[in-house]
Amino acid sequence: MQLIAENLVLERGGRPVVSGLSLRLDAGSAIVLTGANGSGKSTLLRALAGYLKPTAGSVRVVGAGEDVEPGEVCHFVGHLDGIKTHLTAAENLAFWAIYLGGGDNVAPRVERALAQFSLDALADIPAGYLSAGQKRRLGLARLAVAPRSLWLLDEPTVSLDATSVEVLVAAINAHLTSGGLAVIATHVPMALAAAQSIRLGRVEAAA
Ligand SMILES: Nc1ncnc2c1ncn2[C@@H]1O[C@H](COP(=O)(O)OP(=O)(O)OP(=O)(O)O)[C@@H](O)[C@H]1O
Repeated sequence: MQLIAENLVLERGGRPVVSGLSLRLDAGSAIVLTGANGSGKSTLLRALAGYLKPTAGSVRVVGAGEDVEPGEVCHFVGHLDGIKTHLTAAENLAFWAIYLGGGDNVAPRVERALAQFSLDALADIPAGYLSAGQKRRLGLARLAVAPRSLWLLDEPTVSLDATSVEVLVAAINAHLTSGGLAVIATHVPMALAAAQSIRLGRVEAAA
């Protein structure tokens, strides 16, 4: 599968944020997005997921089947982690497992994700009681409950301790090794196996 964006122009609140950006991502590789606060990293990720309509240009996936949209093959893990605070960690993962990957073998998928992100001991605690880093791990654990080719991760290391960053990097590298794709916005260096880098800059509005 490939992710291809061509001549993207993205606006927020009527102002240009990304102007004329093109990228191509092949199976087994990643793009790391860097740039100052407000340079458009989250905006670009949202456009790649299909959550934000480009003012101009296009985003498409190739090789995933006819008429498949990026949103159908991606995991998007952003700042708003989508955690339901009244559900336990395990119940949150069970919801994502079904919503993102269908209803087969939900319990083992949830168990595997809990184990991978060291959440086993927290499985039955309402997610609202989890610490910031534990919530972030729970948000990231959705990557493990349903196989999806394209991971779009917005500052995924925020609130994580060093061990958890290592777990995340290992998960991303394993995903790439198995032919997955990832686009990751980050302010900190990550030891990724196969990554190109795109630095976003400020776009000046036309006078
Ligand atoms: N809904 C919105 N309405 C108006 N402006 C917005 C909206 N969302 C984002 N912006 C603006 O778009 C610009 C890009 O924001 P974006 O969140 O993509 O930046 P970023 O590079 O991800 O920043 P950070 O590193 O701080 O997370 C910012 O100037 C921001 O204020």
